Amino acid sequence: MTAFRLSAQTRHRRLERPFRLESGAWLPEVEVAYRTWGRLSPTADNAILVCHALTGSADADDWWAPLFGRGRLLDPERDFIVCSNVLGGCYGTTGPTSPAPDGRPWGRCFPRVTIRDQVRLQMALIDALGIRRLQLVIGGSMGGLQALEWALLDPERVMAVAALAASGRHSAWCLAWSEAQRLALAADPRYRDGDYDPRDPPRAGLAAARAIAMATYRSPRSLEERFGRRSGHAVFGAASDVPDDYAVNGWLRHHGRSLTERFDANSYRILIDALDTHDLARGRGDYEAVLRAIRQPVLIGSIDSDGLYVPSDQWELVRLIPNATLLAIDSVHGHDGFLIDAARFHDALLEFKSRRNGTLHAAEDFRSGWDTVPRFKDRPIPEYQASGGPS
Ligand SMILES: CC(=O)SCCNC(=O)CCNC(=O)[C@H](O)C(C)(C)COP(=O)(O)OP(=O)(O)OC[C@H]1O[C@@H](n2cnc3c(N)ncnc32)[C@H](O)[C@@H]1OP(=O)(O)O
Ligand SMILES: N[C@@H](CCO)C(=O)O
Repeated sequence: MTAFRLSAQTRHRRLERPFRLESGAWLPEVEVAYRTWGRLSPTADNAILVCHALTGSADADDWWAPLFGRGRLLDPERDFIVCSNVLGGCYGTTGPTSPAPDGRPWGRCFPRVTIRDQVRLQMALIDALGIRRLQLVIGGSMGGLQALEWALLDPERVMAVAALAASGRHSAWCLAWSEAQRLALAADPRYRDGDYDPRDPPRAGLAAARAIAMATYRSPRSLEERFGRRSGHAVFGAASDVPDDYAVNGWLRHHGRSLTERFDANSYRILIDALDTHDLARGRGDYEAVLRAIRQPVLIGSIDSDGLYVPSDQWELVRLIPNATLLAIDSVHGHDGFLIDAARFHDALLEFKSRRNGTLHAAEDFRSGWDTVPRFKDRPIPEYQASGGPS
């Protein structure tokens, strides 16, 4: 049986009522695993919600360490920071590995969830914690999709949103990569459409799905610079005369194997399906009109080499959301740049947050803060409507 690790600081809260999903299905019992940093102010208005990505966890101070600390974006001395494990995942919040009403794990019977369902569960947690205002909801990748949903689902409570490496709806390109991963899972005979023995899970299928995903999370240049055509043995120092033992293959296999040690295949499938449901306009009307209705200040983070949530996804958001600002970084790391190059987003994110708090910054300071961040220097965006951001 795969062991899913939870950090010692993780706390748990059980919903008092059954939870209704967008599909109409009900989860009779729901538990949320979450972490907090700092203290909620007496006026309950200093909270920041961090939303994690696909295989992430509530340990935001681990995977986003460069954003945490005194004087930083996520400052436990000033802010009350919350991060919860996502609905459908396998790190403590209810998902396929949790007990169903019959006491056995839900497994393949766990109902499909949407990004909106995940956010509505986060909203229940934020209610339960007594938070009146969220100064900022921030996330990258799947967390970025959730952050954007927050802007629409709880406009009274959310003061500002930062979405990195995300989009307003899952593109055909993203849908295609999800399907490739589902096919990889399904090709493992152990998978049995999700009805597998938890003691003998479909490791090969999950590893193959992760390998496909990992290639989309990086960029051609990043893999070229790191591995080129070198052999795995050359990278690890030993001589190799096997011509096709490429280092990049070993790296992909490593990431596939690593995921099978920390993730459940049904959860993976549920979360990929949830990604594919992402469409800010679903059930709300015309896509452009829905984005134009977002009122909060929104920071849209973009990575020039992101081959999954491609930069044009973010340009579209900036073009349509009235109070949006683009924060674009040059990074070799592709989509995973929101993790590997998080530090490069930091100063502009801090600036954005500080402006919202109204505590800082003469105009010159504001400008110099932005100037340290590389933007789309050579690619002006038509109809760019950032308010108060770079122009
Ligand atoms: C926020 C979230 O939502 S997700 C949470 C964080 N994300 C993850 O944990 C996902 C899995 N991890 C990753 O994708 C990456 O490790 C990141 C994004 C966290 C960091 O990226 P990088 O620093 O570029 O790490 P990289 O992709 O090189 O992976 C390093 C691993 O590959 C291994 N590796 C590197 N080259 C090779 C090779 N040729 N053959 C085999 N293994 C290799 C290293 O030994 C190392 O192993 P370890 O992680 O077990 O220590
Ligand atoms: N590599 C990260 C980002 C994916 O969007 C993860 O596995 O969650």
